[in-house]
Amino acid sequence: MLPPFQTALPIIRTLEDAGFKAFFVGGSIRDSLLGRPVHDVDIATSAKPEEVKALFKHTVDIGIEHGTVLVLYKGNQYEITTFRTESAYKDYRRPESVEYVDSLLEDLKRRDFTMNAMAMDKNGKLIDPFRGSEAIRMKRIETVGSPEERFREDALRMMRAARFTSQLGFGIEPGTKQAIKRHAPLIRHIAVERITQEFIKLLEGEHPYEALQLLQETGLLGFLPGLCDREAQLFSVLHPVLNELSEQQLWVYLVAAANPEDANAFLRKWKLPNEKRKAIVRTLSLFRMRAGRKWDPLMLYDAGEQTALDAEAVFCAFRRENPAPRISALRQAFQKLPVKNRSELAIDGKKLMALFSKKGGPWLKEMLREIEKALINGEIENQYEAIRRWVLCKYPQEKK
Ligand SMILES: Nc1ccn([C@@H]2O[C@H](COP(=O)(O)OP(=O)(O)OP(=O)(O)O)[C@@H](O)[C@H]2O)c(=O)n1
Ligand SMILES: [Mg+2]
Repeated sequence: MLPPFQTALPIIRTLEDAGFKAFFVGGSIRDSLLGRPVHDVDIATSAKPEEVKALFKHTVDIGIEHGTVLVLYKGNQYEITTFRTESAYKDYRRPESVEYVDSLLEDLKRRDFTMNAMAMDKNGKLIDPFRGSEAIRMKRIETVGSPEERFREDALRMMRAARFTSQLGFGIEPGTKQAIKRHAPLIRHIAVERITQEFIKLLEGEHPYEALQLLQETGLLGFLPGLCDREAQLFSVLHPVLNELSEQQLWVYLVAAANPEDANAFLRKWKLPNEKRKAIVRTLSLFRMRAGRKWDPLMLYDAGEQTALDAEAVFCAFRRENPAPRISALRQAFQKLPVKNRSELAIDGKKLMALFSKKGGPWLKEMLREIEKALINGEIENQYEAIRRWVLCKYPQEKK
């Protein structure tokens, strides 16, 4: 048994000693079989939330209406969820309240995919009634029982299927894929924040191209925020080089591919944090500039290294080119710049004001910009004296 489970064993024991059943469940079992790092170790139990709370000193009600209590134990957090079914589901999303059951099997039955419907007891014995471990061996995403039922219970599971495709590099079982095709419109019932959360995980995964292709083929892509009428355009540009892009670069790529009238409005529909949205829009505008012409030193300087590299990676993706050679060339070009940003200038606003005995104002901004340009173009060296002589010569009229 892996250390994260061992650390949590006393919780299982406490529940069992009180006469309840308790098992490790969910993603941690899947990830341990896959040899992937195990994060949250979740526990399922026959104890009701109130009974769980009575047994542990430090608990937090994080989802008591779904039967989940968070237990804080030895510096870790564990979600402990009462065995439940999903029979009360309506509106294609997780219900307000749930129906508790007494058996682990009933609980596993209502879970999304067979690889996520396994449990492990305190002795490390795997309980795998739906052959999740075989699905893992076959690298296959398949629902537990009827895919229709599973997706009607919670339409977000369709996005989860795509997210796991990207994270795990698994294929999707044909019946499950067909069901996503039929049920894709149900995703509209799901809160955007939850969709975005899955989508970000998808973009961060190792196989975003395969996952985006799945979204495209099933039509789910067309129901995602802002993409309703643009799906067809995206189709023509998806390519395996997308697997080389970072999450941030993929956002830029997607916005460029969807080509909405207003990139900000498009990204707002996804409810992305403002900072993230701004960074994407900035890189997008660089990408568009780059699509029109080659990098020149000033453009590179103005972009900053990371934004330039991001824009270049997206540029390569649109050309269906491996980005590595262009990226390394661009890195070198950036290293060759005599200054990398304004803070490296051998002169600053204060010194210029002293030199010209003038208060700050638009003139200062313009002058700094001209100095930057002259430095980047190699007209002057980045030394105070050289710059001083240059500005005095260029702006004699500014001197009082
Ligand atoms: N829409 C959902 C969400 C979750 N689950 C079940 O609840 C478990 C825990 O959910 P969650 O932590 O959200 O996902 P994980 O599968 O654990 O993936 P991750 O590694 O990202 O946490 C899942 O394994 C699955 O059994 C489900 O059936 N349907
Ligand atoms: Mg989890």
